[in-house]
Amino acid sequence: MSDSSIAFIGGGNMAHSLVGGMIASGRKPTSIWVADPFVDQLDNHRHRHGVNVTQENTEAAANADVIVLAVKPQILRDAAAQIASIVQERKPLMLSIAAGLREPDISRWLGGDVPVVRAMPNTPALIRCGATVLYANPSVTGQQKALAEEIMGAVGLCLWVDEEEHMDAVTATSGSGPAYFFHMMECMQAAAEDLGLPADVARQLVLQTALGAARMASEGEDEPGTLREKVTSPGGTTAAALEVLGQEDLAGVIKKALTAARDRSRTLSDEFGKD
Ligand SMILES: NC(=O)c1ccc[n+]([C@@H]2O[C@H](COP(=O)([O-])OP(=O)(O)OC[C@H]3O[C@@H](n4cnc5c(N)ncnc54)[C@H](O)[C@@H]3O)[C@@H](O)[C@H]2O)c1
Ligand code: PRO
Repeated sequence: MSDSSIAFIGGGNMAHSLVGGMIASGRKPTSIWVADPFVDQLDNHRHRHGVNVTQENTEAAANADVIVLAVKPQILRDAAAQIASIVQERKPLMLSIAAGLREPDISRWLGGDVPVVRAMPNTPALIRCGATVLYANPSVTGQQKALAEEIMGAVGLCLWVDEEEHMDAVTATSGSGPAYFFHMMECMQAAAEDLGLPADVARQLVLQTALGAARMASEGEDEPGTLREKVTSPGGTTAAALEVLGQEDLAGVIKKALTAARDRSRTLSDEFGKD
C-alpha cells in the first residue's frame, strides 16, 4: 500500500464503503481526509474509521495525491468548482465515482486538462468484496493508473475499460447490482415466511443460500447454468419453481431492469453534464 494521501469530497454511503474497505486492507486512517457539509456524517467517519474530517472541501483537497469525487451527480459540478483552483495548481489524480457524469464534463468543471479516472464501485467494497470498473482520460499517467488500481483493487475486483461508453452498462450491472440481489433476498424471505417458516429461520436460510450459491459460482469450475442444472432434478421441486420463473419471463424482466438502469445513467449525464 503506497503512502499517497486521499481526499473524499462527499462522505456518504459509498465513501463509507470505500474508506472502511481501504482501512481494512491496511491503509493508514491518517492518510485519508473526508469532506462533507454535514457534521453527523463527519462524526460517523471519525468514530468508525478514525480518518481526518472537515466541512471544507478545499481543506481536504489541499494536499491530496488523489481526490475522490463522491457526491451525488446533481452536486458534482458545484463541488468541482470549489476545488478547481487547487486541482489546477497541483494536478492530483481525480477519481470520480458519480454515476453517469462523463469525463469531459468533469474535466471542464475542474478547469480542463486534468487527470481524471472515472470509477464505478459498489457498496460491498466495505467488506473488500467490491467490484469496480475504471476508465482513464488521456491525461492520466501510468503511475496514476497504477495508483487508481491500487486504491480500488484494495477493496475488491478491479477492471479497466477503454471506452467510456461502457460505464453506463457497468453502472447498470455491478454499480446497482447489489440492490438487485438484496431485493431477491427480501422477496425470498417474504415468500418463505408466507409458506409458514418463522422469520428468523427464513432469514438465515435465504442469506446462507445466497452466500453458498455466490461462492460456488465464483470459486468453482462450473458456470452458473451448470450449477443450476445440478440442483434441478427432472420432475422435481426446483423444476417446478424454475418453470414459474420462465413463464413469468424472469430473464426478460432482468434485461428490462438493467436496460432501464443503463438508460438512466445516460440521461443523468445529459441532465447534469451540461455547461
Ligand atoms: N451508493 C452506491 O451504491 C453507489 C455505487 C457506485 C457509485 N455511486 C455514486 O457515488 C456518489 C455518492 O453516492 P452515495 O450513495 O454515497 O450518496 P450519499 O448521498 O450517501 O453521499 C453523498 C454525500 O455528499 C455530501 N455532500 C452534499 N453536498 C456536498 C458538497 N457540496 N461537498 C461535499 N459533500 C457534499 C452529502 O452530505 C452526502 O453525505 C454518487 O455520485 C453515486 O452515483 C454510489
Ligand atoms: N447507486 C447509484 C444510483 O443508484 C449509482 C449506482 C448505485 O444511482
